[in-house]
Amino acid sequence: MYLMKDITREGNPVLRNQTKPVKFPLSDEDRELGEKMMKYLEVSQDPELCKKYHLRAGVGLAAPQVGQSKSMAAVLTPPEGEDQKSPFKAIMINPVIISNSVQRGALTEGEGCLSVDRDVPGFVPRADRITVKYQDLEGKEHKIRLKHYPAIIAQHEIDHLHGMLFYDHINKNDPFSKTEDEVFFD
Ligand SMILES: O=C(O)C[C@@H](Cc1ccccc1)[C@H](O)SCc1ccccc1
Ligand code: NI
Repeated sequence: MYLMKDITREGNPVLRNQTKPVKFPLSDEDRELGEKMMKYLEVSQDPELCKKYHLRAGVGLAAPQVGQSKSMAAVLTPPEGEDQKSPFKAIMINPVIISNSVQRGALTEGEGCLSVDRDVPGFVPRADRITVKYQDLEGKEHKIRLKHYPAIIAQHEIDHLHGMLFYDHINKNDPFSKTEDEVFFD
């Protein structure tokens, strides 16, 4: 099971590399990688286990964050909140965003990252709705539409697969700048 010591932190070049596509049929190593990343999210969202293993709660984890420069990420939206309607749980292999809404969105409290041990204040403008294509552990193709919070998480994780970190998107001159067509939500 991954612990915080296994999470790569900013400064480690693996976080800035473009990841390589994952081949199918999955090797045992790649299957285990996906399962372990999802396991981290599940354990980190259980208050007892999170404390017991000294984890930082996470709703997403990308392979570069555990030192693997492979195109794979796990997403697990927390059960509470308005996501109740559309909880999203997926190990996304070779994910590609195939369409973005013009409408932009951002979390009012900004974003954080398990690989960034500091607060970086500012809005992280992203597409409010996206269509993502990815393969699951069996290699089956999925094409899903995400909006609001799950869309933010998926974009944050897919960014990791392209060597991007959330603060790359923050406006340097005015971190909290709002343009008229953006929606902000908690
Ligand atoms: O570092 C990661 O990729 C995991 C991030 C993903 C994320 C952060 C902010 C906004 C969208 C996605 C962690 O989930 S940061 C910790 C966290 C935990 C619960 C809710 C929000 C953020
Ligand atoms: Ni991150």
